[in-house]
Amino acid sequence: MEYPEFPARIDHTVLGPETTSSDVYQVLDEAQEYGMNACIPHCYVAEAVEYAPPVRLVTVVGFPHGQTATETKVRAATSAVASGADEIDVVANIGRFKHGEEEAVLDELHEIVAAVSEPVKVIIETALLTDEERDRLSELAVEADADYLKTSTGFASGGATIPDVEAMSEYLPVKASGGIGSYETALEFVDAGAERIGASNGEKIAAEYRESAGQ
Ligand SMILES: O=C[C@H](O)COP(=O)(O)O
Repeated sequence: MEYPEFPARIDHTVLGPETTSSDVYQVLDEAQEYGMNACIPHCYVAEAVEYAPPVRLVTVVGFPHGQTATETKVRAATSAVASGADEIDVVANIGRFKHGEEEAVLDELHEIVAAVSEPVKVIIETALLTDEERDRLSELAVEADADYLKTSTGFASGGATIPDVEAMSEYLPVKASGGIGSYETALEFVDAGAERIGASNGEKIAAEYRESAGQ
């Protein structure tokens, strides 16, 4: 299937612990060139707004393990939005979820969603979940009024899979992420139901899309 403006689905990402402002400026340049969004560390959001005002900015909260305290996640989300973030990707507390503390997980997600008016994507780290856990955590994200589900941080043992995206897209719009390295693969995930793609290889994906579209 053809998807016009495919690059607008891509959150071109740089999130490693060694990320510098130069790395962020390069991602912003590439995002602006191809019409992608940029997913960058929280500390660089304000600089990014100054450097590339047109680029839609995504940042992460509780990343990559999801085990910062709830009040810290809430404060980080509100702070990131105040600095200029347009979307928040928050990692759910997977440890609490696996321990059966569903009310705590739900309350935390709901508090974060309620604290900002910008879209919130809940990262559930599918590589760490059974299919049943994936579906139940997706349900909790729906109950928390989240806007999207996101498969992976890119920092776990595995990333997005087609069956995960197909299942998760029954609950909420999905951002597929983690190990997506080509337009061909990104297209497979969009065909499977993903609304968005998160990738460190965003520029490569967007360039391959342009080539395939004869642009
Ligand atoms: O969306 C965020 C992920 O970190 C991207 O994963 P990746 O680095 O495997 O492309």
